[in-house]
Amino acid sequence: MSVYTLVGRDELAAWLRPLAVGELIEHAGIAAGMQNSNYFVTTAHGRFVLTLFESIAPATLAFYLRLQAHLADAGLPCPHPYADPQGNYWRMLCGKPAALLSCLPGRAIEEPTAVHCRAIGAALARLHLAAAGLADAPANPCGAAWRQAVGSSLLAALSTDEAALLADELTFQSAQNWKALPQGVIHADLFRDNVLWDDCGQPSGLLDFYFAGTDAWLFDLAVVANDWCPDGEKLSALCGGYGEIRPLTDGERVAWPAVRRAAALRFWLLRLEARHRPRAGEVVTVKNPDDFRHLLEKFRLAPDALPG
Ligand SMILES: Nc1ncnc2c1ncn2[C@@H]1O[C@H](COP(=O)(O)OP(=O)(O)OP(=O)(O)O)[C@@H](O)[C@H]1O
Ligand SMILES: N[C@@H](CCO)C(=O)O
Repeated sequence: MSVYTLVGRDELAAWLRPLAVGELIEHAGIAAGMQNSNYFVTTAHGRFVLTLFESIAPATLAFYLRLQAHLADAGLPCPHPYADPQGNYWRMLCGKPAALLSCLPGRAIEEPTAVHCRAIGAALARLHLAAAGLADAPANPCGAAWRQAVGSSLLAALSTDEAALLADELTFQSAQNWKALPQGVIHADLFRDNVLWDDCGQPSGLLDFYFAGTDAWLFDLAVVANDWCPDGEKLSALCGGYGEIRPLTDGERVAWPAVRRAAALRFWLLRLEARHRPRAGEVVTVKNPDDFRHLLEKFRLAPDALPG
C-alpha cells in the first residue's frame, strides 16, 4: 500500500464541494499502488477514487486526465475525471495536485488465463487506436533517454555482477532505433494490478495512466507481455488479440526481442530506483526488482520471436 499524503476529512469535504458529488461520508486509503496516494471516497452520490499526484508536473497531469476522459468518452473502460465548474480536472489538496475519478467495477486477476490475455491484447490495441487522435501528447516520460539516465545513475549502487549486466544492456539499447516502428500514445504500465475484470471475463477497468506518453506501440505490448504472459500460449493469445484490432508489422516482428528487453529493463530500473532511493510515505509498497532482472537475463540468453 502507498499513501504518501494523509488527507483530513474537513479539507477533503471542502475540496469536494465544487464537484457537486454530494456530501462526504467516508474516505479510506487504497491498499495498492506505488506512485501516488489513492483513496476510495464515498459520498451521498456514490463511490469515487481520489488520487493525489506525488511527483507529476501540472502540464503532464493535465494530459493524463484529458487522456482518460478521451478514452472513456471513446467507450474504453477508463476512469473519467470529474471537472469543477471552470472545467478543471485537478486542483490542489493538502499541497498536492489531486483529481476525483469514477470508481470502476470489477476486480484484478493475479493469474490470468489465455482468454484474459487475448482480451487484454484487444483492449490494448483499442486503446492505442483511440488515443491516436489526441493532440499535444508528451513523449513517454520513461522512454529511451530515461532508461539511459536512470540506468547510468544506478550503476554505482549495484553489485559488480548487476552493474556489469546493466552497463551491457544500456550499451545494447543505446544502439536500437525505434523511429520506424508505429508510434502513438501508450499506457506504459498496463500490469495485471492495473486492470479490473467483470464477471463475464471482460476488462471493466483500465487504470493508472500516469506513465503514459508517446512511444512505440510495440513497447506497450512488450510491457504487457512481460507481466501477463509467463508462457507461449498466453503470449500467442495476447498478440493474437492485439493483432485482430491492429495487425503487427514486419518491422515490429524484427524489433520484438530488443523491445521486450527494453520493457524488462524499464521495470527493473523503476524498482531498483524505489529500492535505492526510497521516498518517505505513510505506507509505501516496494516491489522486487529481481523479477525483471531475471526476465532480462532470460531474454538476453534466448531472444523470443513474436508469435503469429
Ligand atoms: N478508478 C478506479 N476504480 C476502481 N479502483 C481503482 C481506481 N483507481 C484506482 N483503483 C484501485 O487503486 C489501486 C491503486 O491505483 P493505481 O494503480 O492507480 O495507483 P498507483 O499508486 O498510481 O499505482 P502503481 O504503483 O501501479 O503506479 C488499483 O490497483 C485499484 O485497485
Ligand atoms: N507496475 C510497476 C509499478 C509502477 O507503478 C511495477 O510493477 O513495478
